Amino acid sequence: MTRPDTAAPAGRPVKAAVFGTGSWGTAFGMVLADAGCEVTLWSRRQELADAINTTRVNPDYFPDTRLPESVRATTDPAEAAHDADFTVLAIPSQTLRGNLAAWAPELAPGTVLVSLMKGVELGTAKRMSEVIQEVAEVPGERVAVVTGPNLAKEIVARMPAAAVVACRDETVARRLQAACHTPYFRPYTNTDVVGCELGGAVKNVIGLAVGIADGMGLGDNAKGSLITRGLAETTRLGLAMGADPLTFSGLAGLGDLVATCSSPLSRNHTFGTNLGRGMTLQETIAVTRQTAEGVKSCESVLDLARRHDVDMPITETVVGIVHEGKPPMVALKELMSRAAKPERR
Ligand SMILES: NC(=O)C1=CN([C@@H]2O[C@H](COP(=O)(O)OP(=O)(O)OC[C@H]3O[C@@H](n4cnc5c(N)ncnc54)[C@H](OP(=O)(O)O)[C@@H]3O)[C@@H](O)[C@H]2O)C=CC1
Ligand SMILES: O=C(CO)COP(=O)(O)O
Repeated sequence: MTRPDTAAPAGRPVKAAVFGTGSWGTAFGMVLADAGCEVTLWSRRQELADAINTTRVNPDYFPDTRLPESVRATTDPAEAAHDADFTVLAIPSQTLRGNLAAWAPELAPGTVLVSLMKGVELGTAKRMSEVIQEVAEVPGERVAVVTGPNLAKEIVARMPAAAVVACRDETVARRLQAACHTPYFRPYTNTDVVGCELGGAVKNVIGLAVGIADGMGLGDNAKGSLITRGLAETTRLGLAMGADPLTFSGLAGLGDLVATCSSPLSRNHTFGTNLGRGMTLQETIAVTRQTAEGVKSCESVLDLARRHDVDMPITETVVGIVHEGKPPMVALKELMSRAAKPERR
Protein backbone atom coordinates (compact mmCIF):
# COMPACT_ATOMS: atom_id res chain seq x y z
CA MET A 1 0.00 0.00 0.00
CA THR A 2 1.28 3.47 -0.78
CA ARG A 3 -1.08 6.31 -0.01
CA PRO A 4 -0.48 9.99 -0.71
CA ASP A 5 -1.17 10.79 2.94
CA THR A 6 1.25 8.27 4.44
CA ALA A 7 4.74 8.75 5.75
CA ALA A 8 6.40 6.41 3.26
CA PRO A 9 8.49 7.63 0.37
CA ALA A 10 6.75 7.10 -2.98
CA GLY A 11 6.91 3.56 -4.30
CA ARG A 12 7.28 1.58 -1.10
CA PRO A 13 4.84 0.47 1.57
CA VAL A 14 4.66 2.17 4.94
CA LYS A 15 7.06 0.45 7.32
CA ALA A 16 6.37 -0.01 11.01
CA ALA A 17 8.56 -1.38 13.77
CA VAL A 18 6.69 -2.64 16.82
CA PHE A 19 8.78 -3.07 19.97
CA GLY A 20 7.02 -5.65 22.12
CA THR A 21 5.46 -8.97 21.11
CA GLY A 22 2.98 -9.17 23.99
CA SER A 23 -0.77 -8.82 23.67
CA TRP A 24 -1.08 -5.33 22.32
CA GLY A 25 2.16 -5.17 20.33
CA THR A 26 1.19 -8.34 18.46
CA ALA A 27 -2.42 -7.27 17.96
CA PHE A 28 -1.53 -3.76 16.79
CA GLY A 29 1.14 -5.20 14.50
CA MET A 30 -1.63 -7.24 12.90
CA VAL A 31 -3.79 -4.11 12.54
CA LEU A 32 -0.94 -2.26 10.83
CA ALA A 33 -0.33 -5.21 8.50
CA ASP A 34 -4.03 -5.48 7.67
CA ALA A 35 -3.95 -1.76 6.84
CA GLY A 36 -1.15 -2.45 4.33
CA CYS A 37 2.02 -1.75 6.30
CA GLU A 38 5.15 -3.87 6.33
CA VAL A 39 5.65 -4.74 9.99
CA THR A 40 8.70 -5.89 11.96
CA LEU A 41 8.06 -6.95 15.53
CA TRP A 42 10.88 -6.78 18.06
CA SER A 43 10.84 -9.51 20.69
CA ARG A 44 13.23 -9.84 23.60
CA ARG A 45 13.08 -13.65 23.18
CA GLN A 46 14.71 -15.42 20.23
CA GLU A 47 12.42 -18.45 20.48
CA LEU A 48 9.35 -16.25 20.23
CA ALA A 49 10.71 -14.34 17.22
CA ASP A 50 11.59 -17.67 15.56
CA ALA A 51 8.11 -19.07 16.25
CA ILE A 52 6.44 -16.02 14.73
CA ASN A 53 8.66 -16.21 11.62
CA THR A 54 8.24 -19.93 11.08
CA THR A 55 4.63 -20.54 12.14
CA ARG A 56 3.09 -17.02 11.67
CA VAL A 57 1.67 -17.43 15.15
CA ASN A 58 2.62 -15.86 18.49
CA PRO A 59 2.20 -19.02 20.57
CA ASP A 60 2.53 -17.35 23.97
CA TYR A 61 -0.12 -14.69 23.52
CA PHE A 62 -2.42 -15.63 20.62
CA PRO A 63 -1.93 -19.31 19.76
CA ASP A 64 -5.09 -19.34 17.60
CA THR A 65 -4.33 -16.29 15.47
CA ARG A 66 -2.45 -16.48 12.19
CA LEU A 67 -0.51 -13.28 11.56
CA PRO A 68 -0.41 -11.75 8.07
CA GLU A 69 2.56 -12.56 5.81
CA SER A 70 3.76 -8.95 6.05
CA VAL A 71 4.52 -9.36 9.76
CA ARG A 72 7.96 -10.66 10.69
CA ALA A 73 9.89 -10.72 13.94
CA THR A 74 13.44 -10.16 15.13
CA THR A 75 15.36 -9.75 18.37
CA ASP A 76 17.69 -7.19 16.80
CA PRO A 77 16.51 -3.64 17.57
CA ALA A 78 18.52 -2.19 14.67
CA GLU A 79 16.88 -4.59 12.20
CA ALA A 80 13.41 -3.78 13.57
CA ALA A 81 13.95 -0.02 13.54
CA HIS A 82 15.60 0.14 10.09
CA ASP A 83 13.75 2.55 7.77
CA ALA A 84 10.62 2.49 9.96
CA ASP A 85 8.20 5.31 9.26
CA PHE A 86 6.54 4.50 12.58
CA THR A 87 8.32 3.07 15.63
CA VAL A 88 5.66 1.66 17.91
CA LEU A 89 6.39 1.01 21.59
CA ALA A 90 4.35 -1.72 23.33
CA ILE A 91 6.16 -2.76 26.50
CA PRO A 92 5.29 -2.19 30.19
CA SER A 93 5.45 1.53 30.98
CA GLN A 94 7.90 1.19 33.84
CA THR A 95 10.44 -0.49 31.52
CA LEU A 96 10.24 2.11 28.75
CA ARG A 97 13.02 4.47 29.85
CA GLY A 98 15.72 1.81 30.06
CA ASN A 99 14.69 -0.01 26.89
CA LEU A 100 14.30 3.10 24.78
CA ALA A 101 17.70 4.41 25.87
CA ALA A 102 19.21 1.22 24.40
CA TRP A 103 17.14 1.44 21.19
CA ALA A 104 17.47 5.19 20.58
CA PRO A 105 20.75 5.00 18.58
CA GLU A 106 19.06 2.58 16.15
CA LEU A 107 15.95 4.66 15.40
CA ALA A 108 15.38 5.58 11.77
CA PRO A 109 15.93 9.29 11.10
CA GLY A 110 12.58 11.12 11.07
CA THR A 111 10.63 8.13 12.38
CA VAL A 112 7.45 8.90 14.32
CA LEU A 113 7.49 7.28 17.77
CA VAL A 114 4.14 5.82 18.74
CA SER A 115 3.20 4.92 22.31
CA LEU A 116 0.64 2.17 22.89
CA MET A 117 1.34 2.25 26.62
CA LYS A 118 -1.16 3.26 29.28
CA GLY A 119 0.92 4.11 32.31
CA VAL A 120 2.67 6.92 34.17
CA GLU A 121 6.31 6.58 35.19
CA LEU A 122 6.95 5.93 38.88
CA GLY A 123 9.17 8.53 40.51
CA THR A 124 9.01 11.15 37.77
CA ALA A 125 5.19 11.04 37.26
CA LYS A 126 5.87 11.49 33.53
CA ARG A 127 3.51 10.39 30.78
CA MET A 128 4.93 7.95 28.23
CA SER A 129 5.15 10.58 25.48
CA GLU A 130 7.20 12.75 27.83
CA VAL A 131 9.58 9.87 28.56
CA ILE A 132 9.88 9.21 24.81
CA GLN A 133 10.66 12.85 24.00
CA GLU A 134 13.26 12.99 26.73
CA VAL A 135 15.02 9.69 26.03
CA ALA A 136 14.87 9.71 22.21
CA GLU A 137 15.47 13.47 22.11
CA VAL A 138 12.65 14.12 19.66
CA PRO A 139 10.13 16.98 19.62
CA GLY A 140 6.50 16.38 20.66
CA GLU A 141 5.47 16.70 17.01
CA ARG A 142 7.19 13.36 16.34
CA VAL A 143 5.51 11.45 19.15
CA ALA A 144 2.03 9.96 18.82
CA VAL A 145 -0.23 7.94 21.07
CA VAL A 146 -2.77 5.24 20.17
CA THR A 147 -5.42 4.69 22.81
CA GLY A 148 -9.10 3.89 23.36
CA PRO A 149 -11.24 0.80 24.03
CA ASN A 150 -8.93 -1.76 22.43
CA LEU A 151 -8.88 -5.05 24.31
CA ALA A 152 -6.22 -6.93 22.36
CA LYS A 153 -8.01 -10.27 22.38
CA GLU A 154 -10.99 -8.76 20.59
CA ILE A 155 -8.76 -6.91 18.14
CA VAL A 156 -6.94 -10.09 17.04
CA ALA A 157 -10.36 -11.63 16.42
CA ARG A 158 -10.91 -8.63 14.12
CA MET A 159 -13.94 -7.58 16.13
CA PRO A 160 -14.90 -3.92 15.51
CA ALA A 161 -13.32 -1.17 17.60
CA ALA A 162 -12.65 2.55 17.42
CA ALA A 163 -9.51 4.21 18.72
CA VAL A 164 -7.80 7.58 19.03
CA VAL A 165 -4.54 8.52 17.38
CA ALA A 166 -3.21 11.56 19.19
CA CYS A 167 -0.34 13.81 18.19
CA ARG A 168 0.42 17.46 18.75
CA ASP A 169 0.93 17.68 14.97
CA GLU A 170 -2.38 16.85 13.31
CA THR A 171 -0.71 15.95 10.00
CA VAL A 172 1.31 13.26 11.74
CA ALA A 173 -1.83 12.00 13.49
CA ARG A 174 -3.57 11.74 10.10
CA ARG A 175 -0.64 9.76 8.64
CA LEU A 176 -0.76 7.30 11.49
CA GLN A 177 -4.54 7.15 11.24
CA ALA A 178 -4.21 6.11 7.59
CA ALA A 179 -1.53 3.57 8.46
CA CYS A 180 -3.73 1.71 10.95
CA HIS A 181 -7.23 2.13 9.52
CA THR A 182 -8.85 -1.21 8.65
CA PRO A 183 -12.45 -2.40 8.20
CA TYR A 184 -12.51 -3.47 11.86
CA PHE A 185 -10.25 -0.80 13.41
CA ARG A 186 -11.46 2.80 13.11
CA PRO A 187 -9.01 5.41 14.43
CA TYR A 188 -9.99 9.05 15.04
CA THR A 189 -7.42 11.82 15.37
CA ASN A 190 -6.98 14.13 18.35
CA THR A 191 -4.32 16.72 19.19
CA ASP A 192 -4.88 16.53 22.96
CA VAL A 193 -2.02 14.19 23.81
CA VAL A 194 -2.14 14.98 27.54
CA GLY A 195 -5.85 14.14 27.82
CA CYS A 196 -5.56 10.98 25.72
CA GLU A 197 -2.65 9.63 27.77
CA LEU A 198 -4.27 10.47 31.10
CA GLY A 199 -7.52 8.83 30.00
CA GLY A 200 -5.64 5.61 29.23
CA ALA A 201 -3.55 5.58 32.41
CA VAL A 202 -6.25 6.52 34.91
CA LYS A 203 -8.85 4.13 33.47
CA ASN A 204 -6.57 1.28 34.55
CA VAL A 205 -6.73 2.53 38.13
CA ILE A 206 -10.52 2.87 37.97
CA GLY A 207 -10.63 -0.59 36.35
CA LEU A 208 -8.87 -1.95 39.43
CA ALA A 209 -11.42 -0.19 41.69
CA VAL A 210 -14.37 -1.59 39.73
CA GLY A 211 -12.78 -5.04 39.74
CA ILE A 212 -12.38 -4.88 43.52
CA ALA A 213 -16.04 -3.84 43.86
CA ASP A 214 -17.10 -6.69 41.55
CA GLY A 215 -15.02 -9.16 43.54
CA MET A 216 -16.69 -7.95 46.72
CA GLY A 217 -20.10 -8.39 45.11
CA LEU A 218 -21.05 -4.74 45.53
CA GLY A 219 -23.42 -4.69 42.52
CA ASP A 220 -24.00 -2.61 39.43
CA ASN A 221 -24.93 0.63 41.20
CA ALA A 222 -21.47 0.61 42.75
CA LYS A 223 -19.95 -0.07 39.32
CA GLY A 224 -21.87 2.81 37.68
CA SER A 225 -20.92 5.11 40.55
CA LEU A 226 -17.21 4.22 40.38
CA ILE A 227 -17.07 4.63 36.59
CA THR A 228 -18.77 8.04 36.77
CA ARG A 229 -16.86 9.38 39.75
CA GLY A 230 -13.70 7.85 38.31
CA LEU A 231 -14.25 9.84 35.15
CA ALA A 232 -14.87 12.95 37.28
CA GLU A 233 -11.52 12.61 39.04
CA THR A 234 -9.75 11.85 35.76
CA THR A 235 -11.24 15.01 34.26
CA ARG A 236 -10.23 17.09 37.30
CA LEU A 237 -6.63 15.94 36.92
CA GLY A 238 -6.75 16.51 33.18
CA LEU A 239 -8.04 20.07 33.58
CA ALA A 240 -5.26 20.83 36.06
CA MET A 241 -2.72 19.50 33.54
CA GLY A 242 -4.05 21.49 30.59
CA ALA A 243 -6.03 18.73 28.84
CA ASP A 244 -9.25 19.39 26.94
CA PRO A 245 -12.11 18.17 29.21
CA LEU A 246 -14.02 16.95 26.14
CA THR A 247 -11.33 14.33 25.54
CA PHE A 248 -12.58 12.47 28.62
CA SER A 249 -16.06 11.97 27.17
CA GLY A 250 -14.42 10.47 24.06
CA LEU A 251 -12.85 7.11 23.25
CA ALA A 252 -9.70 7.77 25.30
CA GLY A 253 -11.81 8.55 28.37
CA LEU A 254 -15.31 7.15 28.70
CA GLY A 255 -14.87 4.65 25.86
CA ASP A 256 -11.85 2.93 27.37
CA LEU A 257 -13.24 3.18 30.90
CA VAL A 258 -16.45 1.38 29.93
CA ALA A 259 -14.60 -1.39 28.03
CA THR A 260 -12.10 -1.94 30.85
CA CYS A 261 -14.60 -1.82 33.69
CA SER A 262 -17.07 -4.17 32.03
CA SER A 263 -14.78 -6.79 30.48
CA PRO A 264 -13.32 -9.94 32.00
CA LEU A 265 -10.62 -9.59 29.32
CA SER A 266 -9.19 -6.54 31.11
CA ARG A 267 -6.15 -7.51 33.15
CA ASN A 268 -6.66 -4.53 35.50
CA HIS A 269 -10.30 -5.41 36.06
CA THR A 270 -9.42 -9.05 36.67
CA PHE A 271 -6.58 -8.10 39.02
CA GLY A 272 -9.02 -6.01 41.07
CA THR A 273 -11.64 -8.78 41.07
CA ASN A 274 -9.12 -11.21 42.54
CA LEU A 275 -8.21 -8.73 45.28
CA GLY A 276 -11.90 -8.05 45.98
CA ARG A 277 -12.53 -11.78 46.33
CA GLY A 278 -9.95 -11.93 49.08
CA MET A 279 -6.70 -12.93 47.35
CA THR A 280 -3.59 -11.29 48.78
CA LEU A 281 -1.52 -8.98 46.61
CA GLN A 282 1.18 -11.64 46.24
CA GLU A 283 -1.36 -14.30 45.24
CA THR A 284 -2.92 -11.92 42.74
CA ILE A 285 0.44 -11.02 41.21
CA ALA A 286 1.28 -14.74 40.98
CA VAL A 287 -1.82 -15.52 38.87
CA THR A 288 -1.43 -12.41 36.64
CA ARG A 289 0.52 -13.36 33.53
CA GLN A 290 0.31 -10.09 31.60
CA THR A 291 0.83 -6.42 32.31
CA ALA A 292 -1.74 -4.77 34.59
CA GLU A 293 -0.45 -1.19 34.39
CA GLY A 294 -2.75 0.24 37.07
CA VAL A 295 -1.00 -1.75 39.79
CA LYS A 296 2.11 0.42 39.52
CA SER A 297 0.57 3.48 37.90
CA CYS A 298 -1.98 4.03 40.69
CA GLU A 299 0.95 5.35 42.73
CA SER A 300 2.27 7.60 39.97
CA VAL A 301 -1.25 8.88 39.17
CA LEU A 302 -1.68 9.77 42.86
CA ASP A 303 1.74 11.44 42.74
CA LEU A 304 0.55 13.49 39.73
CA ALA A 305 -2.66 14.40 41.57
CA ARG A 306 -0.69 15.65 44.57
CA ARG A 307 1.72 17.61 42.37
CA HIS A 308 -1.32 19.34 40.82
CA ASP A 309 -3.27 19.62 44.08
CA VAL A 310 -6.16 17.56 42.74
CA ASP A 311 -8.40 15.36 44.88
CA MET A 312 -8.60 11.76 43.54
CA PRO A 313 -10.32 9.72 46.25
CA ILE A 314 -10.85 6.57 44.18
CA THR A 315 -7.20 6.50 43.12
CA GLU A 316 -6.19 7.06 46.73
CA THR A 317 -8.43 4.17 47.78
CA VAL A 318 -6.86 1.86 45.19
CA VAL A 319 -3.35 2.79 46.39
CA GLY A 320 -4.48 2.06 49.95
CA ILE A 321 -5.77 -1.40 49.05
CA VAL A 322 -3.03 -2.42 46.62
CA HIS A 323 0.06 -0.94 48.24
CA GLU A 324 -0.78 -0.25 51.87
CA GLY A 325 -2.59 -3.46 52.73
CA LYS A 326 -5.88 -1.75 53.57
CA PRO A 327 -8.73 -4.28 53.66
CA PRO A 328 -11.20 -3.50 50.84
CA MET A 329 -14.14 -3.30 53.28
CA VAL A 330 -12.36 -0.69 55.41
CA ALA A 331 -11.43 1.26 52.27
CA LEU A 332 -15.04 1.14 51.07
CA LYS A 333 -16.34 2.53 54.39
CA GLU A 334 -13.81 5.36 54.26
CA LEU A 335 -14.70 6.21 50.65
CA MET A 336 -18.43 6.27 51.39
CA SER A 337 -18.13 8.31 54.58
CA ARG A 338 -16.17 11.21 53.10
CA ALA A 339 -17.71 14.65 53.68
CA ALA A 340 -20.80 15.28 51.54
CA LYS A 341 -20.22 17.61 48.57
CA PRO A 342 -21.88 18.89 45.37
CA GLU A 343 -21.56 16.63 42.33
CA ARG A 344 -19.82 19.20 40.15
CA ARG A 345 -16.86 20.38 42.14
N1 LIG B 1 -3.42 -5.81 25.96
C1 LIG B 1 -4.29 -4.87 25.70
O1 LIG B 1 -5.47 -5.15 25.47
C2 LIG B 1 -3.86 -3.43 25.66
C3 LIG B 1 -2.69 -3.01 26.25
N2 LIG B 1 -2.34 -1.69 26.22
C4 LIG B 1 -1.10 -1.22 26.82
O2 LIG B 1 0.00 -1.74 26.08
C5 LIG B 1 1.15 -1.83 26.92
C6 LIG B 1 1.75 -3.22 26.75
O3 LIG B 1 0.79 -4.12 27.25
P1 LIG B 1 0.56 -5.59 26.71
O4 LIG B 1 1.11 -5.81 25.37
O5 LIG B 1 -0.87 -5.86 26.90
O6 LIG B 1 1.42 -6.37 27.82
P2 LIG B 1 1.86 -7.89 27.79
O7 LIG B 1 2.15 -8.22 29.20
O8 LIG B 1 0.88 -8.69 27.04
O9 LIG B 1 3.22 -7.85 26.93
C7 LIG B 1 4.33 -7.14 27.38
C8 LIG B 1 5.42 -7.16 26.34
O10 LIG B 1 6.55 -6.46 26.84
C9 LIG B 1 7.65 -7.36 26.99
N3 LIG B 1 8.36 -7.00 28.20
C10 LIG B 1 8.00 -7.23 29.48
N4 LIG B 1 8.91 -6.75 30.31
C11 LIG B 1 9.89 -6.22 29.54
C12 LIG B 1 11.13 -5.61 29.81
N5 LIG B 1 11.55 -5.39 31.06
N6 LIG B 1 11.89 -5.21 28.77
C13 LIG B 1 11.48 -5.41 27.50
N7 LIG B 1 10.32 -5.99 27.17
C14 LIG B 1 9.54 -6.40 28.18
C15 LIG B 1 7.03 -8.74 27.05
O11 LIG B 1 7.99 -9.71 26.63
P3 LIG B 1 7.85 -11.25 27.05
O12 LIG B 1 6.72 -11.83 26.25
O13 LIG B 1 9.17 -11.80 26.68
O14 LIG B 1 7.57 -11.28 28.54
C16 LIG B 1 5.91 -8.57 26.04
O15 LIG B 1 6.41 -8.57 24.73
C17 LIG B 1 0.66 -1.54 28.34
O16 LIG B 1 1.00 -0.23 28.67
C18 LIG B 1 -0.84 -1.69 28.26
O17 LIG B 1 -1.52 -0.86 29.17
C19 LIG B 1 -3.12 -0.77 25.59
C20 LIG B 1 -4.28 -1.15 24.96
C21 LIG B 1 -4.74 -2.50 24.94
O1 LIG C 1 -6.28 -0.90 27.67
C1 LIG C 1 -6.95 -1.87 27.47
C2 LIG C 1 -8.19 -1.85 26.68
O2 LIG C 1 -8.34 -0.66 26.01
C3 LIG C 1 -6.55 -3.16 28.07
O3 LIG C 1 -6.92 -3.16 29.39
P1 LIG C 1 -6.11 -4.05 30.42
O4 LIG C 1 -4.70 -3.58 30.37
O5 LIG C 1 -6.78 -3.82 31.74
O6 LIG C 1 -6.24 -5.46 29.93
